[in-house]
Amino acid sequence: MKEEKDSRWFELECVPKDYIFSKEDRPQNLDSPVCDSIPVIDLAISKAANGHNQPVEEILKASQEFGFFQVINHGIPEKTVIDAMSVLKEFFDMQSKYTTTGTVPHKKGYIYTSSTDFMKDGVHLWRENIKHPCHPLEECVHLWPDKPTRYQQVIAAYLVEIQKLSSRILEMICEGLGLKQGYFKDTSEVQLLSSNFYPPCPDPSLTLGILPHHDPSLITLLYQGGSTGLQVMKDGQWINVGAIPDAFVVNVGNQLEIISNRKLKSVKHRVVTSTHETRRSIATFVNPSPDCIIEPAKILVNELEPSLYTASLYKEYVHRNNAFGDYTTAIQNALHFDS
Ligand SMILES: O=C(O)CCC(=O)C(=O)O
Ligand SMILES: [Fe+2]
Repeated sequence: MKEEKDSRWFELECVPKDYIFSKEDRPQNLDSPVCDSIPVIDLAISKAANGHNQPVEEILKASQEFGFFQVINHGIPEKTVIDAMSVLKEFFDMQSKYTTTGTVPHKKGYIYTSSTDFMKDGVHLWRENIKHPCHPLEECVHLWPDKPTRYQQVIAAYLVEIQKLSSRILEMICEGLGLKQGYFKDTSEVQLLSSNFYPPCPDPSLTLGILPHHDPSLITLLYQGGSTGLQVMKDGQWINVGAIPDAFVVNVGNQLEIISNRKLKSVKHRVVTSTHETRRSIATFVNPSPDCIIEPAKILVNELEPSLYTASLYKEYVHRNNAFGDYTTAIQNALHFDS
């Protein structure tokens, strides 16, 4: 049968066989409402009566209990975020329409993967993704997509704001853990952007948008534009992360779990699909530079609480754990492909 030229891979009435996960890996209980108890923290709240910055305690508590929280009144201008979401939407629309899967060359400076490019144990995820390094910004920006034409300018402006917000959050975490100011400066320099497009799916009980995973970052800042689908493991159950249009979702990555000597938790999460909703997200991984030594902070280690991890260079950690999947080496080498 001749394939319709303009139809996209997800415009289907049934889920194709190679998108169907095995019974054990499929999302369970999608129909039963799973409560969202992930804390929502207002960053505009001023000093509490005891002189301690109120959000510091909330951020610490959320990072200990859930490894996840959402922030509102975060100070990032709405327009910066809306522009970034819309330019990424245009980017994904262009890919779906005009490229054939599997033939997109790995451009210098970014990796686009359509749903058919990625396979885990023979099964595709219900998503498309673009990833690119963002540090140093001036050196990376020209290697990002140049279509849409405003992509580079809009995403650079977004990342400048994300950098400020992540520094602010890390300073609060620093204070909360009792570390000296600026402790995370060296471990939070390298940003990696990863944006996802999850189209509606005819049967979400069979598919996944992202497999359960931990983030290999220090922290991750995620904008999900008020859409649902992100789930976090809590006490052996998947719970939904609520849809709050103007919030950023923040999660503790593996490196912060190590530095905090597991006082803060890097928690497993995944994305499920929906029959009616399109999910778009922008994750920014805030990462150490490759030669940073990652180990528990000295002041958090004592006789009662011995070090739970041995020191390791971040790049060694990344290689050992194949932290960015098939693209681990490329991402570590800042995506300098020869072709
Ligand atoms: O798209 C999402 O919301 C999830 C992204 C995520 O977990 C990741 O990129 O590590
Ligand atoms: Fe993640």
